[in-house]
Amino acid sequence: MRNDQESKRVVRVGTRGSLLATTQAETVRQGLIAAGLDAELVIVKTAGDLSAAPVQEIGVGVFTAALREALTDGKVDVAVHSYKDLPTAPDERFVIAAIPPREDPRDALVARDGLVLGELPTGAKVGTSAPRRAAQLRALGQGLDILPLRGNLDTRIGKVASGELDAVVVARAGLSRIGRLDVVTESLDPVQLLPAPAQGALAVECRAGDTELAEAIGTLDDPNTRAAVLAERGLLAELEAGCTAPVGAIAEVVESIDEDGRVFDELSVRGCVAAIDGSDTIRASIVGSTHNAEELGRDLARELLDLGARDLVDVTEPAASGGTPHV
Ligand SMILES: NCc1[nH]cc(CCC(=O)O)c1CC(=O)O
Repeated sequence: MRNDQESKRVVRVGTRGSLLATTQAETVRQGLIAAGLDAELVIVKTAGDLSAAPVQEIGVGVFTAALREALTDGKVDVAVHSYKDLPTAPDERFVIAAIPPREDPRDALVARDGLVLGELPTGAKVGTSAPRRAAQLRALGQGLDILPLRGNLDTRIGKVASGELDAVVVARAGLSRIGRLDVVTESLDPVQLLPAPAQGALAVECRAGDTELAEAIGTLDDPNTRAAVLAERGLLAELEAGCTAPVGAIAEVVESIDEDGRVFDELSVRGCVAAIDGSDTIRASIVGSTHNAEELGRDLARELLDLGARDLVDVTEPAASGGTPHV
């Protein structure tokens, strides 16, 4: 694509090819255009798109590594990731120049006959591949039969329509972005099912040296989302060092009132670590300043470790490219 003004740079926005990914990337492209830039989408195939194996087997970063490679190679200028798919280890080659306002981070139940979670009978077949979801669903003690599930969102919800499964659990944000909230029979309360750290949020990345572009992308940043995501990811990073069991987390900016009646913002964080067989779930929460979000998340993680998270054993196989994906 060429612009009439020869000098105007066309920013290439890299994305995976799924409907979910391109829809997400398109919102970023529109945001960049609103910020006065010219931008086009570039589809990048990732290992996660080429393989139908469980994410635990193909490893952390399957959805994001190829996008990051395209960024380093100069094939794209911006990479739009689902934040929760990014490995927690910082990568100095890139900056997350914007974390746009997040979607509702909750998990969603898509069940036959309009059923909600509590109405699913013993032995109901529920599809999900995320160890985090499986562990928390088992912990409910309803006797649900948790079965593996992969593929794009359409494929997954199709298994309920076809009668193969009684229900599936997926990220509500994903359904929202592809315009399929109509199939949701219940948005699951975090008290029952804590979402993945950073679920529903995007990471808009560019090369670390691309300062001008980073500044332009920065106009898409939402400080409250950034604070929440940094806390959730701080919690995850700290837990990864000390335990291998699945992790759920949600952080929210809440209004508080000080002694003089002044209203101020605080960050409320809830987290859990769950045994994959559903035998135990450790939960804790913390409230603190929005200005030190990552450290607040790490504090909560240390509390979870002290409460016994260290001893919860994850029975899933270690991933090929390192670590258990907490998605
Ligand atoms: N694990 C894959 C993945 N990565 C991001 C989303 C959905 C969108 C989001 O959470 O931001 C999904 C699908 C899902 O978990 O159901």
